Amino acid sequence: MAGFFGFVKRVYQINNPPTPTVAPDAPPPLRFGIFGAAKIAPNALIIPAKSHAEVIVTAVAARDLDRAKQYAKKWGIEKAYGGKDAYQELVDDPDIDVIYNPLPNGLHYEWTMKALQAGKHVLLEKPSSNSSEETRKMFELADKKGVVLLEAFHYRFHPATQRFHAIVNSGELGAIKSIETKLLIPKGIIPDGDIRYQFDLGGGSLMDAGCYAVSQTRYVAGANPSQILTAQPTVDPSNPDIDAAFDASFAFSTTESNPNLGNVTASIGSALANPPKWGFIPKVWEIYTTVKGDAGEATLLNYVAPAVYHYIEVKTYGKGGKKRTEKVYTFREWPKGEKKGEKGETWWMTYRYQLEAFVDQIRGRKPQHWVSAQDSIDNMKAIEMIYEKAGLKARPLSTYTPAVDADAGSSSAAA
Ligand SMILES: NC(=O)C1=CN([C@@H]2O[C@H](COP(=O)(O)OP(=O)(O)OC[C@H]3O[C@@H](n4cnc5c(N)ncnc54)[C@H](OP(=O)(O)O)[C@@H]3O)[C@@H](O)[C@H]2O)C=CC1
Ligand SMILES: O=C1OC[C@@H](O)[C@H](O)[C@H]1O
Repeated sequence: MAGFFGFVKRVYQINNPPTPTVAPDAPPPLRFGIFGAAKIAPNALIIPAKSHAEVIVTAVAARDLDRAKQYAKKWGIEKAYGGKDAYQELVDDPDIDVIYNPLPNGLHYEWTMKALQAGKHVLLEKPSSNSSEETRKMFELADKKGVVLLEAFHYRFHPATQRFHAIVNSGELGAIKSIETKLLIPKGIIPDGDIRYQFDLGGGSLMDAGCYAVSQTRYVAGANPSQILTAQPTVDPSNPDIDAAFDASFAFSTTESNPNLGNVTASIGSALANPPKWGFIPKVWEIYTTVKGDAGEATLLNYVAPAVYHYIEVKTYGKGGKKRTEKVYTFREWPKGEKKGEKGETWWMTYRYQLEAFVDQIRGRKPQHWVSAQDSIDNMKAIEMIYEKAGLKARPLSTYTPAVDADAGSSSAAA
C-alpha cells in the first residue's frame, strides 16, 4: 500500500504486531532479561518480541524496585528485580537465556562481561563500549563461552540499508568520490542531564548518533578509515569533554580489491541538539547517507528508522541520465533475481529484522545479515581516532576487572 495510508498502516502494525502462530514442534522460546527499565527497550526488544514466536521477555532489572515493577506491569513482563543488586540477580537467574543490555555506554562492558561469564547470550546496545579494547575483550569472552554477542546496529538488518549498499556497490554510480552520512537530532528531544551528556557514562554525540554515521560509512565504503582528515566537535558549554555535535572527515587506503578507495572522502555529522534555523525555525531529524560517484549519486533517507519512512533516490549523470526512487520495506521488493533474504514484513522495524537474525544465530540457523565482532571493534577504533584527532579525551575505560578466567588477555581479535 503506497503513500500516506501505507505509512499509517505500517506505524499501526509496528506498534500492534500480530501474535505469531507457534508450531507444535517448536523449541521453547528464548527467555530474555533486560538490564534497566530503559527507554529504548520497548522499541528495540519488547514490541518486536511480540511477533517472534521464539522470544519471550521474562524479566527486567532496575536499580529501583518500584520502577522495575511498574515497568514489568506496563509491558507484561513476568519478573521484576530491583535494588542495588538487581542487575546481578538477573545475571544469576537460571531461567534467563539472553540478556538485552541497554545500559549507558560506559556500563556496557562491565555488565556484558558479567552476563557472558554467566553463559548468557547478549544483545548489546550501540556503541558496544567506551573503547575498542573493551569491545575486543567482550567478543573474545563470548567466543570462549560459546554464546552469541551482537552489537545492536539494527539499521544494518533492514532491507533498505542492504539495498542501498547493493546499489553503491553495483558500479551504477561509477567510481565513488564521496560518502556523506548524518544523524542530527533536533534540539528539544534529548533532555538536559541525559546519559548522552555524561562523560563518565560514555556520552557525546559521536558516541551516540555519530556511531551510526561512522558504522554506515564504513559499511558503504567496505573499509575502515586510514586517516582522519578533519575533526570538528562543538563542545557542550557546560562540559568541555562532551561533544554536543561533531563534524569529521576521513580517508581510506587503496586496497587490491578496490583500487579507487584512496580517492574516496567520507564526511560524517552527529548532533544531540541541532539548533533551530535562524534561532527560531525548529529543525527536523536529519538522517541520511549520500554517495557520489563520477557517473551518478544515491541518497538513502532515514537509514535509522526506515520502516517508518525512507526512500532511496538514485540519479545518473550526463546525457541520458535518469532519476529513480526505490522504497524497500521487505526483501520481496528487491529487484527480481537479486533477492538478499526472505523473511520480513513491511511493518518490521530494523529492530524486528535484527531480532530475527539474533535468534537465528543463537538457534544455529544462518541469519539474513550479521554484524561481526571485527566490525564492532573497528567501529570503536574509528570513533577513537576521531576523538583523538579532535583533541578530545577518550571516553573513560570501565573500572570493572573481570574474574581471571573471564579476561582472555590476548591481543588477537575475535572474528
Ligand atoms: N538502538 C537504538 O535505536 C537506541 C539505542 N540506544 C542505546 O541504548 C542505551 C540506553 O539508552 P536509553 O534507553 O535512551 O537510556 P536510558 O536513559 O533509558 O537509560 C537506560 C538505563 O540505564 C540505567 N542506568 C544504570 N546506571 C545509570 C546511571 N548511572 N545513570 C543513568 N542511567 C543508568 C537505568 O536503569 P534503571 O532503570 O536500573 O535505573 C536506565 O533505565 C544507550 O547505549 C544508547 O546508545 C538508545 C536509544 C536508541
Ligand atoms: O540509538 C539512537 O538512535 C537514535 C537517537 O535518537 C538516539 O539518541 C540514539 O541513542
